Amino acid sequence: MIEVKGLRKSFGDKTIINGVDVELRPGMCNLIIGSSGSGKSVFTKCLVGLFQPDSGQIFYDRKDFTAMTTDQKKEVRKEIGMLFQGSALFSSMTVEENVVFPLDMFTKKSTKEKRERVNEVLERVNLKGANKKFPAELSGGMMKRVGIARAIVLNPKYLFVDEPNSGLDPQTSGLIDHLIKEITDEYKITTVVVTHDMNSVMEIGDHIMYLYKGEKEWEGNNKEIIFSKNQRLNEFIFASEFLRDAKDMRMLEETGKIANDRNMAELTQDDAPTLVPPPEEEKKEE
Ligand SMILES: Nc1ncnc2c1ncn2[C@@H]1O[C@H](COP(=O)(O)OP(=O)(O)OP(=O)(O)O)[C@@H](O)[C@H]1O
Repeated sequence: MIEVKGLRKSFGDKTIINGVDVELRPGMCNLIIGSSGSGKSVFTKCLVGLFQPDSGQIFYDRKDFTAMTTDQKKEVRKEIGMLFQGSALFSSMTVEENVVFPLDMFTKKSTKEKRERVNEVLERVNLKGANKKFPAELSGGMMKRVGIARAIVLNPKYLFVDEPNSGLDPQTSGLIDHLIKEITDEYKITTVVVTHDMNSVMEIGDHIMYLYKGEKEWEGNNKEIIFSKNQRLNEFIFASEFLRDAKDMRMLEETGKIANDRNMAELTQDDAPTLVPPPEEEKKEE
């Protein structure tokens, strides 16, 4: 488990993270969401030690990361896999060389053991046989998968992924989301994903924290999020027309007016206005 207490981070006189407390659930996909500039990346970078917070504590399995020496932090970092924006693959290295890199850095495995491990993770991300390709020869989705393979090659306890879907089409985004979820479940990793992609939120959001101007505004899961009464969160999530429709459908299902098979025939014209409140009415209830 990763536990964050009173985390603060400023740059100059600008406060970016303003006292965040949160527990990131073990063995689950924890999503950090929020609009651009809300502090998602800064928060995550504090968690992995790329930024030094001004105050607050970060506990990895109850051990205070913020109070650790550099060497102790290195030990924790060995247990963290990271995939930051743009995949960050070394363009002059083959897929295999990219993936073996953490093994070279952090282990004393033999060449044979390393090759076996690289093949194992490449197979896990459905890139069997892509060992000798260079990043320039890969599609965006394949590059992400290489990034994921590299992030899990050391069998991490924690996995941090920043905007896994940036630059990908919706279908490929879905595949990457599923891969992240499968890997999280299979290896019981505590995964932290930074995203503004609402499809990802709905698909893999076991636990979600919504950041607003550097503060935790809401937390919950993907079942709860579309029924939240938090106005700021609603403005953020229902910017997507699709989700507004999905919420209306769920409300109709819950009242039993339409079956789960989405048999719209059961919905009569008269039912619709009472079952689907217009957005203005919802706002008044806040
Ligand atoms: N190294 C830095 N020095 C100064 N300011 C920074 C630094 N890194 C981030 N910031 C500022 O912190 C604020 C939050 O940035 P951050 O990248 O965390 O936002 P975000 O929520 O991840 O946004 P996006 O979704 O656009 O990636 C921004 O105003 C940004 O300019």
